Amino acid sequence: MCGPGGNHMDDDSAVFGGPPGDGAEGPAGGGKDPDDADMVRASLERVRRRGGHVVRYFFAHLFRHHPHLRPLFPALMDDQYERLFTALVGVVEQLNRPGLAARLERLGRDHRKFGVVDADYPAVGASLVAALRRHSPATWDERTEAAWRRTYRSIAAHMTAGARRATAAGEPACWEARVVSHRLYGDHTAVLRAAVPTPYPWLPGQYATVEHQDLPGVWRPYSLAGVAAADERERVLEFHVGRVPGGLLSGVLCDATRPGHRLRLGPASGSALAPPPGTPGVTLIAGGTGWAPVKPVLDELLRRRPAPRVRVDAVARGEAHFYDGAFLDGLLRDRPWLSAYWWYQEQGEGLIRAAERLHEHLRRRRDWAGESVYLCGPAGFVQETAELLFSCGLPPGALIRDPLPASAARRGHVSHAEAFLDPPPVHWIDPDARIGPSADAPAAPPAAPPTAPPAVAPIPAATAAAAVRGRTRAS
Ligand SMILES: NC(=O)C1=CN([C@@H]2O[C@H](COP(=O)(O)OP(=O)(O)OC[C@H]3O[C@@H](n4cnc5c(N)ncnc54)[C@H](O)[C@@H]3O)[C@@H](O)[C@H]2O)C=CC1
Repeated sequence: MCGPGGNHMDDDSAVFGGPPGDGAEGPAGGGKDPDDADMVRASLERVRRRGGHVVRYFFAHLFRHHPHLRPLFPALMDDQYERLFTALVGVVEQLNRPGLAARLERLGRDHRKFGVVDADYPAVGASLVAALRRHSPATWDERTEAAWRRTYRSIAAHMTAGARRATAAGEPACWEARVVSHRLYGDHTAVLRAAVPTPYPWLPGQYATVEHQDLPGVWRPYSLAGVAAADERERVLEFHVGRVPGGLLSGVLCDATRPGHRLRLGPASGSALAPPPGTPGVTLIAGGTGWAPVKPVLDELLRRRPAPRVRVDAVARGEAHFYDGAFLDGLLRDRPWLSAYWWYQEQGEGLIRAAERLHEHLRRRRDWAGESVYLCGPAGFVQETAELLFSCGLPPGALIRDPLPASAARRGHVSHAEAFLDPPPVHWIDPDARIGPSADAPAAPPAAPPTAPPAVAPIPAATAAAAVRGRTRAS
C-alpha cells in the first residue's frame, strides 16, 4: 500500500477546486446561486480558444506560488495541459447534472494516490481563477469571479469528502505491486503479471491506473486481464500493454520492465462489466489489446451455470498479433462447443481489412434477439462496430463498452484551440464510469465446476465460409 506523499497527477483527472471544508453546497459544482453554472460555463466558453494558454498560465502560477506542489506532477508536463483542460471542461459541462457529485467523490478518492491533501485544493482553485481572470480581461467581473469561487468550493468539497470517506473505509490510496513475469510478443505487445501483497479487489471488465518505478508521476489506465479464481486473482494481476508510438509508459512497460520492478496501482475502476447473469447469449468482440478485458469477462461467463451461449470474435493486425492465442487455443480444445474466431489481415492488406471481414460477418448474422455484445478495442474500431451492430438491430442497451477515448475525437486537431473548439468526449477511462467493485458493482458470481456445454449457436451457412474457428485467416 502507498502512504501519503506520493507524487502524481492522473491521466484522466486533475486537481481543481476552491477551499474545502465548508461542506457541499447544493447540487455538485453549482454553488448556492443557480446562475453560477451558467456563468461559469459561459466564462469557460469565452477562453476555450485560448485554452492552452490558460492551462500553461495556471500551472506557472501554481508552481510559482506553491512550489511544494510541483512534485505532485510528472516531470514532463506536455500532455498534462490538455488533460487538465479536458477534465475541467468535462466537469463544467456537467455542473448541476445528476451524477456529478458521485463522480467528484470518486475523483477525490482517486486523487489520494497522487499525494493530494485537503490543503492543496485552495491553492489550485486560486491559480485557476487567476488564470481565467488573466485570459478574459474584457469580460471578467466580480460576479463571474464569485460564481467561479462558489463553484470550486462546491467541487472541492465533494472531492475532499470522497477522499475522506475512502480513507475512513480503509481503502488504500494505491497498491504496491511487483512484476513477477514479463513477456514481449513480437515487437508490439507485452503481457506482464504483477503480484500485490494485499488483496486488490476488481471485477472482470475493469481497469487500473498503473505507474512504473522508473516513471514517477506517469499514470496510465490498463485493463485488468487474467483468469484465476477470485481470491488468487486479487493477488496476481495481468496486464496487456500495446506499444504506443511515442508513448511514455507503454514503452517502459514493453521494453524496460523486468521481474522485480515495482508498480503502483490505483483502485480498480470501470463500469463495462460482464453481462448480467441470465443473459442467454453473449458475443465478445476484441480488437488488439481490447482482448485484455474480454479475457476475464469470457472466463466469468464460462464459469456460469447455466453457461450462456458465447461467441468470441478477436481482431488483430496479423496472425503474430494474437499474443494470447495459446490461451484461446486451450479453451477451444477443452470446449468444442465454444465459438471463437480470429480475424486478421494478410501481409500487404490495409489496417482495417480484418475489421471489415468481421463486419461483413456481423452484417449477415440474424441472431441478435436476446444477444448481448461486449466490445473493446481501438476507438475507431469500437465506434464503427457499434454503429454496425445498431444498424443490424442490436438495441443500444445490449451493447457493453467503455466510453470512447478522447484521443479519438482529438485526431486531426492541430492545436489546443482546435481541440477546445471541438471538445473531445471524455476518455473511456472516465471518472463517470468508475465503480468501486465493493461499493457499487455486483459481486462476481462464484465459480462453478464445468458441466454440460450450452447449446451451440450454429454459424449461418452464408457466413461459415467467411469465418474459421481457430487461429485462421478469416477471408
Ligand atoms: N476497454 C476498452 O475499450 C479497451 C480499449 N483498448 C484500446 O484498444 C487499442 C488496442 O490497440 P492495438 O492492440 O495496438 O490494436 P491495433 O491498432 O493493432 O488494432 C487491432 C485491429 O483493430 C482494427 N482497427 C484498428 N483501428 C481501426 C479503425 N480505426 N477502424 C476499424 N478497425 C480498426 C484493425 O483490424 C486492427 O487489426 C488501444 O487503443 C487501447 O487503448 C485496450 C483495452 C481495453
